[in-house]
Formats: sequence, structure tokens, C-alpha cells
Amino acid sequence: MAQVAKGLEGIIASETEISSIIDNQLTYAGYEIDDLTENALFEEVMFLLWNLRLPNKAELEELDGKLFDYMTLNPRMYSHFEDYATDKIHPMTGLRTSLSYLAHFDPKAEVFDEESNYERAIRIQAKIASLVASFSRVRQGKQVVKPKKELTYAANFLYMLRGEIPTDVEVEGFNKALILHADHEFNASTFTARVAVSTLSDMYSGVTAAAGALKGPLHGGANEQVMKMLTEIGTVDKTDDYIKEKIANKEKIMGFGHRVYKNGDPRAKYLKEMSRRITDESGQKELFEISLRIAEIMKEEKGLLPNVDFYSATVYHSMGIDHDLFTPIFAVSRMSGWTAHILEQYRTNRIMRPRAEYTGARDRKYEAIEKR
Ligand SMILES: CC(=O)SCCNC(=O)CCNC(=O)[C@H](O)C(C)(C)COP(=O)(O)OP(=O)(O)OC[C@H]1O[C@@H](n2cnc3c(N)ncnc32)[C@H](O)[C@@H]1OP(=O)(O)O
Ligand SMILES: O=C([O-])CC(=O)C(=O)O
Repeated sequence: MAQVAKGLEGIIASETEISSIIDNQLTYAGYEIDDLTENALFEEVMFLLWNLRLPNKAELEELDGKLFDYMTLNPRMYSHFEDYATDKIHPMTGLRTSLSYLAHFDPKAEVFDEESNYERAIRIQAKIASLVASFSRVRQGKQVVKPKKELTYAANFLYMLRGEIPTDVEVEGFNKALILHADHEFNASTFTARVAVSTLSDMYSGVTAAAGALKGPLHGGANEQVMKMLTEIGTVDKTDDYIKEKIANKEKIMGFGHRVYKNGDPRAKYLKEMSRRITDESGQKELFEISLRIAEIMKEEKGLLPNVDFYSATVYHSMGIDHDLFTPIFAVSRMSGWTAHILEQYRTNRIMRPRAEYTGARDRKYEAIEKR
């Protein structure tokens, strides 16, 4: 019997130059995540992931211009939100549909050369910000907000979402969050994107498939579930009973554990610090205290540490963002990684086609239906 690597654990499925996790350290194209988080703009990180080098001033300006231009959606895109935004459809379900629908308005949708695919990556990265923000506006019965040329990507997203120019502190924090979520080697959604396009299917197929994979609570969907848990707990004094009961029932605590990081997720410290600050500033300190207590219990009882999804939940909540938009916001950031990996997959392609160990029935014979 062949050895089965359940969940593909430890399997090296391909090579990549985009990001690495070595000795618990995350890098994007050779730059440490700490360096980028402290210093970079998310737009520079997009360029880095796509080109494996940082942009110069002219290149960044050109990218900014394109992102701004592409942020405006086709009017039919806005009107299609009305079909489902009012029907209480989860925004991740909506986003998955919208990403696929975007292809209908790409004038070169069936052109697959390298240059068109690169342009398409910028186009989709710009549009996902508008998709998530305007979905939210439409379902609240509000006017959609068009982007402003002078704002950064992070600022424009918050502006289009809330209709008010965000503060510098908010933009700085949100820009960092976008960088921290941008790429992560062969995580489930990125791998899904690569599998989809390894058939030489188009970029929209790849990102739509990836969004479907991100939606699940074991992956990007965990941040929304963290907030649900914190809301259910409510006060610090209820934390122990709540968490210990879940552990006793062998339920998973969302926002903890990781397939690769066994000594802690290097992204979590930034989100923890942001959470500490922003929960305090927004008068919701207790949410942070509950989070700290959960982390203590999880370490003591299970030896598990918070992952990127744990503290991002309270950061977004304290910015006044609806809880069901947390995962779509993850997708806004991760789009840069998905598209970078799709471009790399096209450059180095071989169809992804592993084998399975068959454990089902054998030697059966067809029986006529009356005999079954
Ligand atoms: C952006 C991201 O995707 S980050 C991850 C977001 N997901 C979550 O936060 C969901 C909660 N966490 C998990 O489900 C897992 O830790 C995953 C999916 C992240 C990793 O999964 P795997 O590598 O397959 O680990 P696996 O699920 O096998 O866990 C190993 C052991 O730790 C336990 N465990 C892992 N995570 C948790 C958790 N969050 N809560 C309680 N127990 C846990 C498992 O029950 C298992 O115990 P067992 O050996 O007694 O059966
Ligand atoms: O790498 C993973 O398995 C999950 C993760 O942390 C991410 O996608 O950011």
C-alpha cells in the first residue's frame, strides 16, 4: 500500500520564487515580512509578488494609475449586486460569483499571452476592492462610492466601504493588514488557484476557485468565526468555561493552529499589537482581554498558538467593519498572491494531477435494478 500524505502534508508540489516559510520566517521574494510590514505600501508588495522585485517610482506611479482606473466597475456589475445583496447572501458567496462575472467585462478575456495576463492581474486586484466595498454599500441601501485618485489602495478600500476618508492611523493599520495577508506559499486557496490554471484555464477561473477555497472556516473563513466566538463569550469571566467546554468536546477553536507554523505565526504579533491599540481606542478593550485569555488557555491546554486570523478579527471589528466582510477583505489582500502564483504557474506549467490510493470495493458485477 502506498503511503498517503493526508491533506498533502509535507508534500512539495512545485517550486516557487514568490514566498517562502523557512525557520518560521515568512518572506516575499526574499524580503522579510517584518521589513515589508514596517516600510512598504501594499501596492509595492503587489508589484513585488508579480515581478519578484520592488518597483521604482515611475513603475509605482504607473501601477497606481492603473489600479485607480480599473477600480471603476461596469454598471452591470453594480446592478448585479442588487440581485443578491438583498437576499442575505454571504458576501463571500457573492464575491465568488462576482469574480467569475468580471470575466464577462474583460475585453480581452480570451487572450492569454503574458502581457495580457499581467494586465489582468492588476485589473482584478483593482476590481476586487470595489466589488467588496460596493457589495456592502448596496446591501445597506447606500450609494456606491467611487475611488479617489489621490488615495492609496488601502485608503481607497476603506473610503469606498464607508464613504468617509479614513484617518491616517486607520490607513496605516489597514495597509499593514493587507501586506500581512498578501501571500503565503502553497496555502489551500493559492494551491487551488494553481491547480485550476494548471489546465491552462484562464485567470478568472483560478481566482474564482481560490475564493471558494478561502471561504472555508479552516482557512480564510476563520476570522469571521473568531468574532462569532468572541461575541458568544461576551465577557472575560466567561472565557474559561466556554473554551474548556469546546476543548472537552473536541471542537476546534478558530484562529489557532497551523499546518506549517508550529512555533507561532510570525504575522500574528503585528495583528495582536494592532488589536491591543485599536480595541482600546474604540472602547472595546474587553474583546482584547478575552482574546488574550483564550490564547493563554489554548497554549496551556493544547500547545497551540494564534494564527493570522485570530487578532485580525478584533482589528476589523474595531474599525467598524461588518463581521461577514472579514473573509472578503482577506481575499482583497490575497488576490495579489493568487494572481502572482497564477502568473508563475503559467510560466512554469505542468498540469497538477496527483494520484489517489484506492480503498473502495473491488470485483463487483453489475446487477439489474430489480435485483438491488
Ligand atoms: C489563513 C489561514 O488559513 S490560518 C488557519 C485558519 N484556520 C483556523 O484557525 C481553524 C482552526 N485551526 C485548524 O483547524 C487547524 O489548526 C488547521 C486547519 C489550521 C491546520 O490543520 P492541520 O495541519 O490539518 O492540523 P490538524 O487539524 O490535524 O490538527 C492537529 C491536532 O491539533 C488539534 N487542533 C488543531 N487546531 C486546533 C484548534 N484550532 N483547536 C483545537 N484543536 C486543534 C487537532 O484537533 C489535532 O488534534 P489530534 O491530533 O488530537 O486529532
Ligand atoms: O498557509 C496556510 O496554510 C494558511 C495561511 O496561514 C494563509 O493562507 O495565510
